[in-house]
Amino acid sequence: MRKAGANGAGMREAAVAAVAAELEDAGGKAAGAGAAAAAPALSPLSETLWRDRAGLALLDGDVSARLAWRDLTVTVALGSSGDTQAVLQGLTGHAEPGTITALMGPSGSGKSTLLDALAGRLAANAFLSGTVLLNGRKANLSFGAAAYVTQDDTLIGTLTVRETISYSARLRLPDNMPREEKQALVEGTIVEMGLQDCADTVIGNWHLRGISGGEKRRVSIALEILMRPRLLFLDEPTSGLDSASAFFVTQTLRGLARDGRTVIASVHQPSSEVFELFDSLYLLSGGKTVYFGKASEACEFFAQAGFPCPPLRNPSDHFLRCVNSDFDKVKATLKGSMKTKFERTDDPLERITTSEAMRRLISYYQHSQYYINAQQKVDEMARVKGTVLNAGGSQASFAMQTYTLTKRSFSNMSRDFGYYWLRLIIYIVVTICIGTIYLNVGTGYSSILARGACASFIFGFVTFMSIGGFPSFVEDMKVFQRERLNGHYGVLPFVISNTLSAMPFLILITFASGTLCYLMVRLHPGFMHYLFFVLCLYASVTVVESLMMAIASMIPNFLMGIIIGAGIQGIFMLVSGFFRLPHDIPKPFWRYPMSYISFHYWALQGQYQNDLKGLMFNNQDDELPKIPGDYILENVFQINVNRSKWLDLSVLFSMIIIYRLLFFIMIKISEDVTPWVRGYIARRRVQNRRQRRAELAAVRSPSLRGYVVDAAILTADHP
Ligand SMILES: Nc1ncnc2c1ncn2[C@@H]1O[C@H](COP(=O)(O)OP(=O)(O)OP(=O)(O)O)[C@@H](O)[C@H]1O
Repeated sequence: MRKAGANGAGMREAAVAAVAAELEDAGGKAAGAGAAAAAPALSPLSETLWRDRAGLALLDGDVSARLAWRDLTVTVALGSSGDTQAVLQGLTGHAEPGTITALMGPSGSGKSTLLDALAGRLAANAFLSGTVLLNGRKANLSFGAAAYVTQDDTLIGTLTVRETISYSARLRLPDNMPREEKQALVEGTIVEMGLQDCADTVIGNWHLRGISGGEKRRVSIALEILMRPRLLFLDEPTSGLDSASAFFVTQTLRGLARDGRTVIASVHQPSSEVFELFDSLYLLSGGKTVYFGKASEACEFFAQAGFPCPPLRNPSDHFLRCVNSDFDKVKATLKGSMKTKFERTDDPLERITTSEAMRRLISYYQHSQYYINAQQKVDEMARVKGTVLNAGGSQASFAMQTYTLTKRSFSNMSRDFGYYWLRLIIYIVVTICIGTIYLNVGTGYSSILARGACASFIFGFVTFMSIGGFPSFVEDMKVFQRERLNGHYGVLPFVISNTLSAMPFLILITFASGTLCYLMVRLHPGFMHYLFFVLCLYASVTVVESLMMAIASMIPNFLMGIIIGAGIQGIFMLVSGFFRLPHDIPKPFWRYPMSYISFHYWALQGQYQNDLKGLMFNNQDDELPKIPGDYILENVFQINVNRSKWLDLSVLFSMIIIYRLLFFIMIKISEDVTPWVRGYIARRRVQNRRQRRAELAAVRSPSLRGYVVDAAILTADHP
């Protein structure tokens, strides 16, 4: 592969050949029933790339992931009442290398919660008890130790499939890995996921038609298998796909599993063909185990429990039919409305309710050999202490992550029409409107107020329009959150790259519209005055962008974010010194500190000075002496002329840094502090609720006892 890397085509062919050999190998293993499970060796491609290149050469022995969980219980705190709900109750099971385990169950049965509990991604209000062991040791899977493919395909719509995977490779593979090898790994992954035909097609967004839903799913999986993780979690990888795409995706997952990986996927309603591809089945209902064992033996289990799968019925449909208590409600509704008659059949499910069937199946499982086998296997897995697999996440340096993210973000911004290009057009249009309204404003008496109003509109409303970028920021944040949770890169490279990639566009927008405005309105002549004006506009727009990014990191809902952003800017505008003169703004709160926090205030103060200082204005009457700009600044606009306008500009630039720092801090807070606080509040509420209940019980019990004693006395007195 190293030799083939010399030219692109040869490299791709080499990658294709390597993967083909790998898949052939996997196919061969799959052919021998259970052979892969017994011998979960890595294929040559994965072995070399994962072990040597992912910096794991020091690991000795088996690098496969054996996951076991015992008595896993998850309780969630509901709302502010302190009520709790047991979402998972005492689950025990295991997943082994070389196998694919399907988590199945009706909607709300706890599949995603089990997946999250195993992957260490539970919500802050969810409390876990029991043990999760990875290779016999307590698992620590947060931030990238295991790959997790979420239900939504949060991808960058403007990039092609190949670019998406290539950027991801550069973000995570070690810097010293030769470029050709990285590219070979990318091409190999494309082949492995069957994405060759759409490799150069864009993912697609609101204005770009892109790849299909099934292909998007496969791209999401490709991104996570790039680093050859030993453990792969997938939340509903086949949801929303047609049967052919679902079969393809599951077949690919089976191939990955046969390559020595441990694959666990929650699945909704698999077709019979898809179901046959699973090695193990974990069937849940109401958070309890209905069945855990080989998928191929599930039919036998159901038959033994008294619920045989009727001929011509898809086994997975039958299992789900037996454990979905919603069928009781549906039947009751249909019977009530006389819309249907239920004929007598041999199907036991027609004779008893589904809730009863569920109860019997759960009880049968708990006394079955399947349960005993699972317990024994978990005990055995807990005894064998294997390799510590916590080497997930990025192997790339900080500089490489920052560079790659900047490049990727810049490509996205330049290709997405809605990100900056649309804004550039709107800015130019609005600037032409301003330019024509204040055209050649001059130095007449009326132009004093016109200049003030023009500056106020530019630094108030024009900068406000930057809020339009918020939906794009929210999309960026979604991609960041997915990648961050999987440990693809750090927070700082993201913040820096976001700042750097936006810079050329903001310079273009503000300099183009600023120049147009300056020339049309004929603001104070002179290059330094022009430079100050456009720099001030650039700084103000960048501050708004930074503010909106900080909001997007906390509030990822674009409607709410826009409302909050607009509210904050409205307040800042109000204290900028135009709508109410600085000395007249009420001192407590509005002047100190609000007007000083408002970037509009600094921008206006600077621009007023930049525009008026040094000019002479006509008086009301032409015979009266001209009015110097300095006098107007001090007496009309209440500006401190002794403060340099450059100081105002430097405050604005400092604000950019402060808001970017705020953006970084907010991400860190929402990552580390918010879950902790939410968890703490949820725990306190649950504790308070329990305490209240205990107190109530203590108050009630004596009266009850008293009632019993009184009744006994009465009976004795009156036999
Ligand atoms: N953090 C949480 N807070 C409150 N309730 C939760 C939380 N997590 C899960 N639940 C509840 O637990 C139950 C199981 O949810 P889960 O998402 O695991 O089910 P599921 O089987 O994956 O469902 P679906 O197939 O519809 O995605 C649901 O009733 C859900 O509302």
